[in-house]
Amino acid sequence: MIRQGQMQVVNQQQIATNIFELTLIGDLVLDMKQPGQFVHIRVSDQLEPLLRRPISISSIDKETQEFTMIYRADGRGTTLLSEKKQGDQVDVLGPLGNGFPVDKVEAGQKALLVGGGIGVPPLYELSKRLVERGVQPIHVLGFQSKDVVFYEKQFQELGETHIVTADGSYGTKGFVTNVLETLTDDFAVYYSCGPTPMLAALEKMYPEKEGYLSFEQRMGCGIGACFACVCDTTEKMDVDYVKVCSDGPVFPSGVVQV
Ligand SMILES: Cc1cc2nc3c(=O)[nH]c(=O)nc-3n(C[C@H](O)[C@H](O)[C@H](O)COP(=O)(O)OP(=O)(O)OC[C@H]3O[C@@H](n4cnc5c(N)ncnc54)[C@H](O)[C@@H]3O)c2cc1C
Ligand code: FES
Repeated sequence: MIRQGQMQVVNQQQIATNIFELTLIGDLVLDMKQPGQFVHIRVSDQLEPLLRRPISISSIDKETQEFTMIYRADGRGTTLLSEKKQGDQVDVLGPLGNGFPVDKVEAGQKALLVGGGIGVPPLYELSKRLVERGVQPIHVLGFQSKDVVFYEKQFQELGETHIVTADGSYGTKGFVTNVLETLTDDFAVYYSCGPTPMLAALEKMYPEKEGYLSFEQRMGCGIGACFACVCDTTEKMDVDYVKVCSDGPVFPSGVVQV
């Protein structure tokens, strides 16, 4: 069920350059189901900025009714969000969208998880859920540079983890594909979230594999009413377009034009 409600800031901390980890508490957490779902956040009590900002759910704790997001404070909205302090209220709409299906891979099998930049956060809850099911995750995480790398240790605790930086300041130099070329493809399913060119490269690299891709399209309403997030589909779909907010943000590989 989608709900709108006030949630309280439990903790906010900077974990890398301009990257913040924000934990909120409230009973809306009880409705969060799939990894890869997102929330739509009002970053200010003022009229401006009017539009909410979509941020992925990075981890969920139903017992404490807390969830965590990781975001880059880049533009006006996310910078305002980064100024929230412990005890502040945040207006949250969610959980939104359809996330990653974890039941596509069986216990004992491997799953490949590929993230790029601010596409990495939803993969953390996904990886935790896969490990709970007895699946072996392999993480390949790409960042611009060493100063914006986050959650390396947390992912390592869950499974094999490769870090890539575009400038070579940490881990392997280049793009996630540079690491993927060196790995065997004995995984059952791949899951990915990040920039569209990265998603396109994965589809090209693994045409025969089952894959699930999460798209970070610009959004307005977040609930399927405004058409701001529409993407064209391929001939594999019997509709011409999908709305990323309500039909996605996760789609099987090959159905959205990349
Ligand atoms: C489903 C989904 C999940 C996301 N998860 C995360 C996450 O976990 N962590 C994170 O850091 N970012 C995430 N993003 C991207 C994040 O929403 C944008 O970076 C953010 O909205 C930018 O807002 P701003 O105020 O900083 O920038 P501004 O430039 O001030 O934003 C102006 C407008 O553009 C939109 N916008 C700008 N950049 C993006 C973008 N890349 N994607 C979508 N809308 C954009 C904003 O929503 C706003 O309406 C996600 C986006 C989507 C669609
Ligand atoms: S953001 Fe309004 S329809 Fe998707």
